[in-house]
Amino acid sequence: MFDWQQATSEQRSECLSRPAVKVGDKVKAAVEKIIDNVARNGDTALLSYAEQFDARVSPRIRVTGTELIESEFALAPELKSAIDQAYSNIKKFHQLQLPQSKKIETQSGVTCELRYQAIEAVGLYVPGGSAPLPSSVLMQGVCAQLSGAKTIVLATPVKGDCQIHPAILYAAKLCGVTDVIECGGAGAIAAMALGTNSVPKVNKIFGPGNSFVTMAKQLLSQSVPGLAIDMPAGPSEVLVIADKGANPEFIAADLLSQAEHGEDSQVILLASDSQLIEETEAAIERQLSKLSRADIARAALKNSTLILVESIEQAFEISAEYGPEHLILQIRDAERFLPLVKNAGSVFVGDYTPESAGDYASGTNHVLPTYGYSKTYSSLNLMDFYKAYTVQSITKEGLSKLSTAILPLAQAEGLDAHANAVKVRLENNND
Ligand SMILES: NC(=O)c1ccc[n+]([C@@H]2O[C@H](COP(=O)([O-])OP(=O)(O)OC[C@H]3O[C@@H](n4cnc5c(N)ncnc54)[C@H](O)[C@@H]3O)[C@@H](O)[C@H]2O)c1
Ligand SMILES: N[C@H](CO)Cc1c[nH]c[nH+]1
Ligand SMILES: [Zn+2]
Repeated sequence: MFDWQQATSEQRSECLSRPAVKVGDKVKAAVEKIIDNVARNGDTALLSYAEQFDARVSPRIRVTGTELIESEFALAPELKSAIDQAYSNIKKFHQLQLPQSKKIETQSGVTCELRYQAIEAVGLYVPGGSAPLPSSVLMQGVCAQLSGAKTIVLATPVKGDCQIHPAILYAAKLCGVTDVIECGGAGAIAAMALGTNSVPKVNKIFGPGNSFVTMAKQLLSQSVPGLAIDMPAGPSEVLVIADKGANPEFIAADLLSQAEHGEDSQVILLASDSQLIEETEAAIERQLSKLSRADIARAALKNSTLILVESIEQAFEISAEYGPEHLILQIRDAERFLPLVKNAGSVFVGDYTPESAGDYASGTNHVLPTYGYSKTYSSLNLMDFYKAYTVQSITKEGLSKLSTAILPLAQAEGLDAHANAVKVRLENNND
């Protein structure tokens, strides 16, 4: 147990530091090499990384259309209907976000409009290093489909001699994915950013991934003209704020649900009651022993801390400073505390709202900013698949009235040609 009140400021920042950030420079050097190789050798580089990092026995790049169509028949009926149920809820929530153009006459004869255009070609990354994640296909695929993107490329790694999981393919088919690429990591991101013989070049790359994937997205968005990315969505994080009345079994289960993602996941508890922390520690041990991914979760717990705070209000201040990907509030009358949430990718309110609900099926998106980027980035939403642009139209009378603002401003800026573009029109008597 870490006692916040007793700790020095160095101890406080060390206990909230993220493991993935500490190895940043090494990852950057490795990713730069991979990007360079894909830029020079395209598909050949991709295939060699599939062998090197994913131990692919006979690597290939593209999945065939027939495999996509037939995926449904390779799925157990309960898994197929689970995907259908999740797809329906995610679609309902994201349909709500469909953008609507807005138009206003700012002054007589001057009309301004905000319109939205879908991004034409999008690349969706679905992590697969340690587990296939069909839920991540739905989270991104539903948005791409609703936006009407023409090209939807999905890249995911496959390990060893396994087949790509039919649940990934079925989810991709539901979402209208146009190209499925069976490669992962920084190589796959570079392929979608730059294009290769087998991988279409896209305008924007989405999706979570490990440190290599996240670094590749960041580096490529800085070097490839016109390429955008959604956000830095790296190793999973959860922060739970709990009061005396919380159930330690629920807290332990929520912490372990994210610890099992990867060794670099980070899970944090801020609780105002020391007995609750002790009971949670015991519950973690009990639950860990029954988990199939106990080793991964145990490693992640080494980066994680159970923190005793003075008050729930202090917990919210610490949480805002950390900026978690997920914030779970196991507090009595938890809604009341929502105004104290300053930075969080997604918030789960009350004892019966586990993060797993949002990870899979409630409807919200699970692609979320990590590394503290919830201070500035949003949860993935439909708007990320559009760009907004403005349109204006002005009548001659409108321009005349507007000239009292344009002309003095152009003069003050010393830009005569700007002023002239107004004057020639107002002086024109030919219509
Ligand atoms: N933030 C979110 O919204 C969100 C959602 C789902 C998952 N996640 C996170 O995504 C991550 C998924 O990671 P993963 O590893 O399971 O899958 P991944 O698909 O992101 O990474 C696997 C790939 O990493 C590359 N790689 C592995 N070792 C490498 C090395 N030494 N050098 C260069 N490249 C290497 C390989 O190309 C491999 O295919 C987890 O950390 C999980 O917590 C985040
Ligand atoms: N918790 C992950 C985001 O950090 C998303 C996920 C996918 N599958 C299960 N969980
Ligand atoms: Zn999860």
